[in-house]
Amino acid sequence: MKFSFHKYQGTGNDFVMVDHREGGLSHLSQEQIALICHRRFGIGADGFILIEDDPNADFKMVYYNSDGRESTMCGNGGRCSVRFARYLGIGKDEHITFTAIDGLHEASVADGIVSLGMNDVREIRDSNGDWFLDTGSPHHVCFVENVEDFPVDKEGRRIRNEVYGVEGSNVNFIEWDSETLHVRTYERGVEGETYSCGTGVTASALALHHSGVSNAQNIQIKTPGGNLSVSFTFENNAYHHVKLVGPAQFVFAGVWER
Ligand SMILES: N[C@H](CCC[C@H](N)C(=O)O)C(=O)O
Repeated sequence: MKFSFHKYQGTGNDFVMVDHREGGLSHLSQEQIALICHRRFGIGADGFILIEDDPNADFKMVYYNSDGRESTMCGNGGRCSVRFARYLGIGKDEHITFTAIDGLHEASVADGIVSLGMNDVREIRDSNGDWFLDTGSPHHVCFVENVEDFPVDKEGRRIRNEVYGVEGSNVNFIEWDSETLHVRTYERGVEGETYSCGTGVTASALALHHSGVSNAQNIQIKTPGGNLSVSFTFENNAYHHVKLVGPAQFVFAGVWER
């Protein structure tokens, strides 16, 4: 198997991306994708993304976690896909659309910063005293103190398995300092902490508002991989016009041959 790939990262959440408009890789097995994402024996990434043609949008994004399984919406992967699609000459900087597993997304890009429209969120429920919501992927959100010193891997894995079982959930640990929301995320399907998680910081920002800790509707977010912002409007007891905004950058290109 031989194909060209481009590596992108969005606030440290990194992806192997392939222009799959001509097809040819639909037969990839879970083991093959996991090997491509392996940090030592492969290219190394949190996820693998295929860019395909779509009759209803500028392109389609197919997302796989680094465990090799196709998964739900990836916010940072969506932001990186927009940068890669523009490199390929797809869409326009001021407006580009793609379909993902959770439906149609609109985006724009300026100076390397991608603004990505996320789906409405109509339900945030209590989960073991924390919050649970789906922003295109399932997210558990837990307020903690001193998030920088928090045992994210250990506690994230425990909650992911004990509360959510085989299906699992991503688990976010957050701390609000009255100006910035600090977020660290244990990611399902990576089965470890990633430098940032787009659907995770989106879930964290909405949970911050839902909890009443802050009534801001444009939240500045700090993750180990960099800074993002999430804005939204809260109307009729639901979150609308949800936007995930942050940098997404090309890292390197290469050829995979096995
Ligand atoms: N690991 C997530 C999908 C990727 C989410 C994350 N990389 C993002 O930026 O949203 C899941 O299986 O639910």
